[in-house]
Amino acid sequence: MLTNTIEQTYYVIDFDSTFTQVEGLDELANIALAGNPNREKVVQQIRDLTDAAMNGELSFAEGLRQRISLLQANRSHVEALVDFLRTKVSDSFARNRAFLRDYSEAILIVSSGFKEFIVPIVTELGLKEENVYANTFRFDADDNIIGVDDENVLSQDKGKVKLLESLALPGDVCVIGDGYTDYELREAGVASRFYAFTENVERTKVTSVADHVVPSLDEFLFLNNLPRSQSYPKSRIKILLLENVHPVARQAFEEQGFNVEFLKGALDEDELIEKIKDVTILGIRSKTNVTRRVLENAPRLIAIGAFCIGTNQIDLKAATEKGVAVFNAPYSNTRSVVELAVGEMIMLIRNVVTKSNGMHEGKWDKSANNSFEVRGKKLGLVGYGHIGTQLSVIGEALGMEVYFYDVVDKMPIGNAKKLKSLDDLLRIADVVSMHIDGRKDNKNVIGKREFELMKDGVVFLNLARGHVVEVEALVEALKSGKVWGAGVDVFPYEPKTNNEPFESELRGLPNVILTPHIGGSTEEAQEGIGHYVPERLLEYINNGSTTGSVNFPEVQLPLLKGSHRLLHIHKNVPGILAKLNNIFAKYNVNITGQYLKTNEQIGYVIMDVERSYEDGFIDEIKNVEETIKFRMLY
Ligand SMILES: NC(=O)C1=CN([C@@H]2O[C@H](COP(=O)(O)OP(=O)(O)OC[C@H]3O[C@@H](n4cnc5c(N)ncnc54)[C@H](O)[C@@H]3O)[C@@H](O)[C@H]2O)C=CC1
Ligand SMILES: O=C(O)C(=O)COP(=O)(O)O
Repeated sequence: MLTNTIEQTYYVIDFDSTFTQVEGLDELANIALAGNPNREKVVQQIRDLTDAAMNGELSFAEGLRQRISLLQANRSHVEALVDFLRTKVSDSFARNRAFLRDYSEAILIVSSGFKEFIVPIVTELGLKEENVYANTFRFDADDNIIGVDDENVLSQDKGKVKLLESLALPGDVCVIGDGYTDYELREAGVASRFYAFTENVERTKVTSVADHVVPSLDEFLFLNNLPRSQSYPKSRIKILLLENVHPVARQAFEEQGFNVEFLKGALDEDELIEKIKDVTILGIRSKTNVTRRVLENAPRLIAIGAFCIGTNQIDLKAATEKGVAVFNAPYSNTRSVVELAVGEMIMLIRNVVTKSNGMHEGKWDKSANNSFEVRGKKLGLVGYGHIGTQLSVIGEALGMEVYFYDVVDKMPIGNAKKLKSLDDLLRIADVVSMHIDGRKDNKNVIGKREFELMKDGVVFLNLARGHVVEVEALVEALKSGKVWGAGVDVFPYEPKTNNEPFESELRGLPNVILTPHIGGSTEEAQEGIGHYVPERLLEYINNGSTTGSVNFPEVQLPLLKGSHRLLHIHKNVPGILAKLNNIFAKYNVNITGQYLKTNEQIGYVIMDVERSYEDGFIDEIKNVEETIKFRMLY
């Protein structure tokens, strides 16, 4: 029983779908009815009753009795339920154990669920058994559940209100819950504030009457200035994921409590400007252009994740100037591009595309004319980076002679031969395959002149970027027979979504394989990227590390323990570190770790400091003239 008589705040917390992610009774039915052919039907009936009661549409007491009679559960099922609930504690409750433990005197679990499964769960997280107010089951001699303790007010209508009235808590009471019965405490005047908790379920009928809607316990703790595991609640940090990135990416952010918006398509510049105003992290693939204008309208943006290899769609210079770190997935789809290139090369050189198209029109053309093996042919790779080198290895394994040209001096793999110029490569290759990046200077690297240099009947592949090849010149070369066949995956303009039609002069030409920019679109690659990029972004958000960033100085930082970490991004001009150190000296702040890395445009200083410092210290750091962005983690 509560003995505290000093005026204080009490936190009344609901259990089902608030403390845990699920409804205990629904899950108990699931367990008890395992193997029963009617399980799904009965569990659904129970869920409907729970929902109706939580929405205030059904008398609570009546709903509870109906649910118990449908359950057919016994004591061993309750034990199995407790094991299951241990894995279903709401993420934000699990993260804030310290608050639960340190405020355990003031926290009451008030639930119309059952003590038999609530007490073991909440006491393991530091709460007090005597502060759990809930129903209890009635069991028969064989341990079957046959009912509830009818004397308990919580088994009755308005039970929570009656209970709180009887407790007459000597202080302010605020309620956190997901159900209408939690709101009723506020309505009845036994609580002063009601926080609708939406981490697990969101009921409009409940959120519409709440004083505050809190997507996590972190948000509640933040609003009430209580001790918490997150300096700034992640539910307030908006992450915008575009272009249908793999669902594991969304999950990675949601598990940590971030507020994620997920869109299937890309956005154009104006649409993105509208959306990005309150976005902290942006996730894109190859189709969303992040221009300087977009970045100028993104005051809260700290990082961009390109869920692909290419980053030419992002104005990297502007991003760096604005202190926005950019990450990509430099090799997660390399193999997928290579496999598609190999497949296309074989199909084209073997004349399969023409034959297959003919067959669809009823033409049987069994002949070896113009069908060749790739073995012994010369494969010319333009660009010898991750993709070029992989294709080099596989080309050689197929018995091809591999040649490459790269603007950077690259070590040949296996027997591949490095050529001094693009022209040399174009003159020698039977198959020319483009694997250069999409930087602006690479516009029209292959045009009329370059096609003319190629061998007659060459096979040409572009799975790099649309603008590196002049499409009109390719069309002309295909029509004249200079190019025998082509595989094209990328285009100067690509539809933003699958609903937009594809327009190109390449449509309808024979022996041309057209694919909708799917070089990297395999389940394996997308899932790999979906894990890889969020890991980099989360390391940056949570710890400040910039490993793998394409535009920031790379720093791998130790995990933050017990100190405050100040992250200061500034223009790279001489003397900033000295200015910062002067401020530390002035305020007598003890530095426990300091790291500085610079690139041409910016400096990135990370300072771990002891947690006690005077007001004004942080403001002075932020106000250093050359500051671009400042963040603090603890
Ligand atoms: N079709 C698709 O779905 C995909 C397309 N890509 C494209 O493929 C490109 C290459 O990818 P990675 O090999 O991973 O990149 P990478 O950066 O490892 O390799 C690119 C290579 O091209 C070289 N290079 C750049 N400009 C050149 C030029 N004008 N002439 C000769 N060499 C030049 C670079 O020095 C570098 O060695 C990406 O940038 C991306 O645009 C990547 C993945 C999927
Ligand atoms: O990885 C790249 O650079 C690609 O071109 C693949 O882009 P996507 O993720 O398919 O939009």
